[in-house]
Amino acid sequence: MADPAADPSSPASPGLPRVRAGGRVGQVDATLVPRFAGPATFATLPRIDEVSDVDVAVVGVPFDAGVSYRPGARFGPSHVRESSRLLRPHNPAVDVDPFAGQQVVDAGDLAVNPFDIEEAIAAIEAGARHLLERSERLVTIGGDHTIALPLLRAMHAKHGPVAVVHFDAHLDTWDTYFGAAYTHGTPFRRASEEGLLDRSGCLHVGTRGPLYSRQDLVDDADLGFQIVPSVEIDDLGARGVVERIQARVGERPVYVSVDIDVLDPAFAPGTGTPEAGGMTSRELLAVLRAFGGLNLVGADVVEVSPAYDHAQVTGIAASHVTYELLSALAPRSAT
Ligand SMILES: N=C(N)NCCCC(=O)O
Ligand SMILES: [Zn+2]
Ligand SMILES: [Zn+2]
Repeated sequence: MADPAADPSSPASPGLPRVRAGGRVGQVDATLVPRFAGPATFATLPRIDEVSDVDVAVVGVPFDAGVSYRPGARFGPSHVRESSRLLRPHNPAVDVDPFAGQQVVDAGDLAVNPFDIEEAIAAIEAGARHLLERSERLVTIGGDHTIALPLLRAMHAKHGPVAVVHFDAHLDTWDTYFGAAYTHGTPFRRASEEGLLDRSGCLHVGTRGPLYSRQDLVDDADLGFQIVPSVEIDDLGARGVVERIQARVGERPVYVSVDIDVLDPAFAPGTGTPEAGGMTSRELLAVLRAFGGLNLVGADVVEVSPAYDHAQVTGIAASHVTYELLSALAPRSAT
């Protein structure tokens, strides 16, 4: 099938020159079109309807009805996209061109009900399953952490139980809030109860801050999680954290969930439930750069709340996290 993005006269591609490498349609060429012009897709990549074959779809889920404190993560997808305009085609840290060895596209946003959490969860699962029919891999930009549950349901439908590497200040294995079972503090408890997780392969990285009680940790371990708490990261360093992750997940299919509040509020102020004492963005990016060696099946980056952001600090961190995840998904040989 002819590639509509290859035809500058196509209405789907009104003459924008794009980087083309490895047979893939890449970013709008920022040497020819100012990067502050052009489409507001992630990294100015083509939309899903502009290409015929897709390997990885970046999709937004603008949903924040599950939050327990500051709202606003519904604006996360557009903010992260807007903060991703400066990303360039080559990632020297891992020597990968993430948009050349695989066709990466922006699949837009899933339009889900902002008033009915259970209906939204069902729609997110259906939307993810639908996209997975076209795209082997999904990288989702949230949205609050509630969305990880339907995304894990879709992953499970395709891959069976997955190992979860969960970067977060919070456990998110709590039970209910105000009697509500589906919130941003509960997705991994629900996922574990539903059998979506490989309980022998999950871990949290970067957790910190006060809990409700000591029992939270007992429950969390029973649900299948090991923990690399934030306080251990100074001693372990990025390399030690990676070793802990590799030892836990092995060859299993791995889903990576990055709550941007894993970063210290100094590096990610724009989030709903900030906790002092978190990772630096340099540490998080360094850990993610080892993920090319894992069997990654999908990922999300959640909890960016732009109203609390300043100078796109959080948006830029989230866009670089997404870029490293896309680099980790890229086939190494094609670079
Ligand atoms: N998933 C995030 N970001 N936060 C969960 C916090 C749950 C609580 O209010 O205890
Ligand atoms: Zn969190
Ligand atoms: Zn979370």
